[in-house]
Amino acid sequence: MTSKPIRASTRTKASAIPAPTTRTTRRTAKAITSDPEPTPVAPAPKKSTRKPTIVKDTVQNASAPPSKGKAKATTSRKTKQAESTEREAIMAYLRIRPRIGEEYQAASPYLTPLSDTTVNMSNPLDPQDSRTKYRFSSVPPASIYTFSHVFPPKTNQVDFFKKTTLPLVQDVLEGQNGLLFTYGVTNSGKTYTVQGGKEAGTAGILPRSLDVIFNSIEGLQGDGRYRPVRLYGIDLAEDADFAPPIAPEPALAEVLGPLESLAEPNFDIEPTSVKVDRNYEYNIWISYAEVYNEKVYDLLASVKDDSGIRTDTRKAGGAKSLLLTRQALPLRPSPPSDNVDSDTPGKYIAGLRQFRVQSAEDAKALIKLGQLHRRVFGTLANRESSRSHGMVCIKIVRGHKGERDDPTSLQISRLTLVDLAGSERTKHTHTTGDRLKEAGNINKSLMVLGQCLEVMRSNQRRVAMSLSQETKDGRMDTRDVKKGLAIVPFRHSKLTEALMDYFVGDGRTVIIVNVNPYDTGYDENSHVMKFAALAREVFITPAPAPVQRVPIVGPGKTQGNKIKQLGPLTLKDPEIAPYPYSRKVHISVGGPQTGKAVKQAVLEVREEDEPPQDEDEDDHDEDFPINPLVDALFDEVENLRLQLFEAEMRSALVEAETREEVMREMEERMRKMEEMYSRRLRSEWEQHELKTDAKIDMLHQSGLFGSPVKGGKRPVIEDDISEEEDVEMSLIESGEPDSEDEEMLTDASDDGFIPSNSPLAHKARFPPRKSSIPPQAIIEKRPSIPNPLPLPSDNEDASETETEGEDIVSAAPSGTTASELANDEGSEVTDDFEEDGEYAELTSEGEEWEDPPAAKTPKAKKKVIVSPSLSSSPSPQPKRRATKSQSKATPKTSRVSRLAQDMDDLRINRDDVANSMFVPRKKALRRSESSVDDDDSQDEDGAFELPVVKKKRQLGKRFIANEDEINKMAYATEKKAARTGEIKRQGK
Ligand SMILES: Nc1ncnc2c1ncn2[C@@H]1O[C@H](COP(=O)(O)OP(=O)(O)OP(=O)(O)O)[C@@H](O)[C@H]1O
Repeated sequence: MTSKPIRASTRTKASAIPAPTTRTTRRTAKAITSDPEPTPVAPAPKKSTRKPTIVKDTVQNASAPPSKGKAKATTSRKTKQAESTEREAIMAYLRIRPRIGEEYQAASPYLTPLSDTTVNMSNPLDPQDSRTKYRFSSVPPASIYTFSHVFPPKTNQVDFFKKTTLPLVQDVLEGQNGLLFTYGVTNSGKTYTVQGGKEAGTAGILPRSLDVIFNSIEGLQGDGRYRPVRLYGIDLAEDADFAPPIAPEPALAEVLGPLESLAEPNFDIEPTSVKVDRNYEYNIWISYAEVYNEKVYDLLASVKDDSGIRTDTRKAGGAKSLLLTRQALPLRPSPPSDNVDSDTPGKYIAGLRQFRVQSAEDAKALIKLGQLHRRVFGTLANRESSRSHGMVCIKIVRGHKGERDDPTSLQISRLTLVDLAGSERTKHTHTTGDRLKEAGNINKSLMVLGQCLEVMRSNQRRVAMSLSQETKDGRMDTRDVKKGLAIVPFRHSKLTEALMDYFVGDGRTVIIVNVNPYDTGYDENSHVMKFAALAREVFITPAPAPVQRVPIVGPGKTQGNKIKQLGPLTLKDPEIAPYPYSRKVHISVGGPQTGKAVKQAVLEVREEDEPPQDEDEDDHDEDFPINPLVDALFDEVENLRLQLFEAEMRSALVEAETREEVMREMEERMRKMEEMYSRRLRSEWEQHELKTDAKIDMLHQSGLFGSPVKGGKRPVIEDDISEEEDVEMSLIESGEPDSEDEEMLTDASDDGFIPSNSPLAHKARFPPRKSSIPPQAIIEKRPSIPNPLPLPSDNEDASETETEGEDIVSAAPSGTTASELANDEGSEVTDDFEEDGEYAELTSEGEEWEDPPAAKTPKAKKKVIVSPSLSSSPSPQPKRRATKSQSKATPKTSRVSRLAQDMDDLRINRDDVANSMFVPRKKALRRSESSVDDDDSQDEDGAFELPVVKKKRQLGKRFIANEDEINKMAYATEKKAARTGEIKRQGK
């Protein structure tokens, strides 16, 4: 065990901490005003055996009285520290990426900035839109999110840097720690934000930060005698710390040379500088690590090939093959001896190399090398996307000029910039194998990060609530509350484990949320926004970086605290790394597209596990003991959670695919149903046609139509029968036939019908029929027209045919009353005509039709205009021309009999009928009227126009035959009847 440092020594050094600047205080005050929670007032924390990591940021407060156990000497420092370390919310900035090039041309962005701090996110609801393909139903259609600031797409890199990162740079130069990380889905602009683009003026926040730091400390750089180690430790520098690997190993360069150029021109140099305390000397150290597949690697370690370049003869074209090995680095708890005044249970990456840089150019070159290594090891196989979390840490070691030789006066502050891997889900990328594992680990670390924030928030709320309650009750003991706080699961991901000290109050934290509002993953971006919203509700208590005060006893050693450097990172020790993870990356550059010769290489990457901890190595995690069982359970929970997550993703994918399949099947079935209905209706229509033909035939056969005229010449034939206007026998929908209806009829017969109950009925070109309405007949009486020609009657023929026809309503044979006919036909005689004195309705049951009540509307009735000449025949029957008032005066009981009487009056002489013409109703009426007005009703031959006989058949609400067809039928029937009559006559 390491001996504990003497705490009393802290008193004198505390004065070295700079007072917080006005700017910092202002920002803190602002953050406090926006804090919805009451500020907790609590005593200083006491060390517990297993300390919840939330303790510090929840209970530390300016008004907290010092605990009994603390040395009195620390009071002044604590108080001073507390003054500047009030709680403040994590800052969350939103950066909206602009649309680049031709991508998503048709799409509109789903993010609309409403103000400087709010943004509206609305779900693109168009189901045809590919962006909604994987939309989760749980995602709200529209939400408003609030950020510390919203940066619209046109924000340039300079403005963005100044508003988000420059304050952190100033903090770090003043001795405070800062963390900034970019969060977002793939292709949302994270790397662009951190590192920048290739054009001039597009340098990201990282190179700009380096510029500002070096601009600010110009002339104030120290000699770099001491180097930072671990989180807060100091050690004597070694020569190697000044000789960073500035280029890849020759072997690697040969393979990667064409791919990466480290000598890219440095377009942008940020001219800004901030004010620093000029009594200090500053030394800048840089490290670059990545978390890949839940392991931490050093990106600045020398990458050495184990076998040299060799030509792999198995590969076509003799591709070069290179085996690279690297070893994962462990995370170790920061020893309390490094930082006696801090309770922060932070962890450091053991073995991570740090290099001292003396200019911004050197620093940028180092970063570029790290980026190259990052690509080599993590992302070459997937050039499109960063698959690891990159962490650049800039450490500033500053010491007072007057205490150059006293390492205990040194203060270390850190600025860590993290470029997180894309948070896309595996279901989007359909990844498998290594990629699936990679994606799973990325998601795991991001999920744990979210969980940590969530737990911190709920812990803070609990503490705040209980404190406000206890303040009311007059008690000030939060021990019970603290015991009940949930443990923040930092240790369940390497990412959160490496950054945990920031979240528990070791510096300010800034989250930059990058969103591409044209991206296909609306739901993903929605999760990202929720993450940011959650982060804004977490409060941290940033503390100034502590001052190093442990005496150094020699290089690599401090008093009682051995610093152990790991061996070379390429070390292959089967005992240490029995199961190295290995993968191959095929690199191919050049080709016809680039106009360069094709170069191929196979890069084999071997990743070895972390070295086990030495037995004699101190475990400084005593403040944060690990119960193996609890830890195993945590891991198990995490594993299960990950599995659940993956399963959910898979099931979401399957669901989306199944939905698509079902949709396709449904569409196919609908199409078939449509065809079937169409066929069925067509055949129904044909059957009705046949039946109608048969009825007309029957009429003719019975002699009611087209029978030979007794005594020779037919009395009236108005025009040629083929003239369309003169003959109409059509099927109508509502008793008001017009040309439109006829057109529809033609269309319908051409295209087939779509039934009303078909789901595609709305696609029909005409409205579907509402119900099956049986044919109904209306006998409409027209004004009588005096017919000078006596029409002979043939009662014998009529009585012969009386029982033959089924639907003979318009032409009741003489001698048969209408009521009899109605009875014969199973018909029902209504007295509707009494209402207006114009109509007598005879509703007959159709052969195949049920008679629904709704069908009894006058509109749906078949009207047959009976020749008025019949009523004006020389028959002694009284003329049927009742007025409304007269009709109403008639007792109801006599209506039926009167109707029967009327029918007798209207009895159709079959010769009359045979000589009748079918003419359009309106035209006939016009002619009839004109014939009444003047005596021109006689045609050239001296024949009078016959009154109109108009029969209209109805099938539901549709036409099922066109006028031509009816004409043809009528014509054929008449011809046939005429022939039959002649034959009969000849027979006689
Ligand atoms: N604000 C911006 N202005 C112009 N171009 C941008 C902007 N943000 C991003 N881009 C461009 O968008 C593309 C994707 O950006 P970038 O590589 O930074 O995404 P990413 O989120 O880091 O992706 P990944 O997680 O896969 O690494 C790049 O071509 C980048 O240059």
